[in-house]
Amino acid sequence: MPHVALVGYGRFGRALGTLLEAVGVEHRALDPVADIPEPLRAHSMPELLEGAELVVVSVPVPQMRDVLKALRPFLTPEHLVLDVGSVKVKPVEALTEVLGAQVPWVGTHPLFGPLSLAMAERPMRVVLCPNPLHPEAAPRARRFYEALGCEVIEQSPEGHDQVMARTHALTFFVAKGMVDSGAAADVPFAPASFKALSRTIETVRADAGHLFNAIQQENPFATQARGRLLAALQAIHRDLESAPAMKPEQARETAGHAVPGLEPAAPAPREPREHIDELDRELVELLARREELVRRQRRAQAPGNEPARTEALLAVRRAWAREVGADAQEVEAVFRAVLGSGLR
Ligand SMILES: O=C(O)C(=O)C[C@]1(C(=O)O)C=C[C@@H](O)C=C1
Repeated sequence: MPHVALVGYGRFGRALGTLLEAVGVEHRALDPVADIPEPLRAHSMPELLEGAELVVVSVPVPQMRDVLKALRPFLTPEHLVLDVGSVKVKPVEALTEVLGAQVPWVGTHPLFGPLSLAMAERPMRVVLCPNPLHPEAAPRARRFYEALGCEVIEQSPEGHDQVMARTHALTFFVAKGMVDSGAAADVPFAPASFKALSRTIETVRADAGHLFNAIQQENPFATQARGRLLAALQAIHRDLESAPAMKPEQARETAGHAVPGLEPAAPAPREPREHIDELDRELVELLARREELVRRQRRAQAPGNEPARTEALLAVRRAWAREVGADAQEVEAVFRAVLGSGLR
């Protein structure tokens, strides 16, 4: 595996460093402000780039052009430069302008971040935008990401940003609207439908602001996507305001009909068997994530008193089982099997 130079050691740079370490890829990092552990720290650009094959630029999107300009004098045609920004049109413009045909580069967007990496969420997907100036760069970047365990999707920068405008930008927009309007603050309970949004709300709250700004301001398609969403929300709001209140007998007649302004798209109810399959699939995915987290824990900490630790762990799981009304002995047996298998 190539030696990797990380330019920028913020939230994403640090998380990528952990991933590189997990697969044994040698790396070094340079960042004027972040705290970098001494063995990984480079003190200058020449030191950072010495022996590096891959240069990963992990800085806020608005700083990309200036950082590339500062790096440019030290780069050679043997390097491969990747950016990891959440948008692609503007970073690719900066890469074209500053590195051009002289230094190989490719725009990439890992669709995961520190939160999902810390939880060992899978799959890890990366969008890669091949460019005609360096046709050999995309296959090299693909090999790098695949060696880290990522699935790679190829897209044009415009295609990427259009999809992100309708997904990433709108999700963050709605979540921030809920935070700023106080809608999501300190609620004592919430329905299942809200839980899907709550993770994004947490990401928006934890964000230093530059991720939100990059997703919204640096994506040329985001303004239009937000405008469309706002217009649709206003139309739904107007319909709801102007619809006459229903009498109980009308409510029965219209049950299953469209709510004003909404498409009737209720999914057909599914058989319990299908739900069981889905749950089992999730269990398998959770076991894979558990295995990965245990591996990380082992690397970080030498094994202590294993039998005592196992008994304490099982006692906690039995208590959890009782809390949710499951059979504590059955649950213990499952965990004994997990702990006794290779999945631990
Ligand atoms: O998982 C995380 O920690 C993230 O920061 C998540 C997240 C996202 O919004 O899903 C944030 C920005 C990246 O471009 C991709 C992933």
